[in-house]
Amino acid sequence: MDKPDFVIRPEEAESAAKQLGVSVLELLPSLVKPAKSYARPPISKFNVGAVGLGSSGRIFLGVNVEFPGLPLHHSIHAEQFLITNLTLNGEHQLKYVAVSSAPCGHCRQFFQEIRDAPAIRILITDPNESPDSAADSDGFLPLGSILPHRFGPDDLLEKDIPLLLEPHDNRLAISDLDSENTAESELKRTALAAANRSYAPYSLCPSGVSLVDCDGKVYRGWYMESAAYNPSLGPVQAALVDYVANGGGGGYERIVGAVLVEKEDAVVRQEHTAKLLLQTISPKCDLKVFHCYGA
Ligand SMILES: O=c1ccn([C@H]2C[C@H](O)[C@@H](CO)O2)c(=O)[nH]1
Ligand SMILES: [Zn+2]
Repeated sequence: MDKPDFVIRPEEAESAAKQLGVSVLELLPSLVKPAKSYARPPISKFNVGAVGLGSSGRIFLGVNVEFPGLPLHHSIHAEQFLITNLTLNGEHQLKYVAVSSAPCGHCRQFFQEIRDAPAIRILITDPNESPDSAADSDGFLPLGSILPHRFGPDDLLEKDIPLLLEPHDNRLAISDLDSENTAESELKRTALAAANRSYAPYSLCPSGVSLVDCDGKVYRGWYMESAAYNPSLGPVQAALVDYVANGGGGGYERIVGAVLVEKEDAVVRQEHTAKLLLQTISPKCDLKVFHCYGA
């Protein structure tokens, strides 16, 4: 793999598995090492790769991303990258994950936002991991066995609220956006569309970000919350997942413009953190903030 491919189509997955004489499930751990090579951990130098199989048959990659000059909590874990990659690509369910090292508590918690999370099956490829009696013969263990007594959406939400990977529309709008036609309005529309897919059932403060690089290519991401609050992932981080996955491997200084859309009266606001993160990784990037309202 020379050009990183963070989403593998079912046909490609099947043909790669056939070539190696393995099943698609057995292909997952073989993709962990190449995934690791796309990680961006300049602080820890500890590369993490996570490879997930969705119910559509597509395979998704995730890597860890660290940002020098900022507190560590801005980092993106490989598992969070993977989940963001799933949601950006409209995947509705995650079935299996192979990951290079044991998922930390924060990631085990973040997985809880997916419907039936305890049934997601995890394979830890680290050779230093000792075999687990909860594992099936294929080596995968249920997430529920490594996070028992979970705290999650069930503790805070009604049962019929769509969870992280489930389709939903926040029905947000910005006045007069339909009639606007400038270079910036495309970025605004993209950020609004992202905010409409944001998963913020706990604070009800959805937000979305669009980024544009020096070639005019646009990226987007949306805010995703965790029932446990702290593992939530900000909209700039989510858009950076799109950039790392689809930006051709370039540096962040190539990001020259950004738009954040959030509610004016939001109790949870992204503006200041978004500014801080973008200014640190791409000092020349211009961030504009627009407020939306519920339709
Ligand atoms: O579950 C985990 C644990 C750690 N890391 C990353 C975060 C940081 O970049 C580096 C060191 O903790 O490894 C992950 O990606 N997933
Ligand atoms: Zn983690």
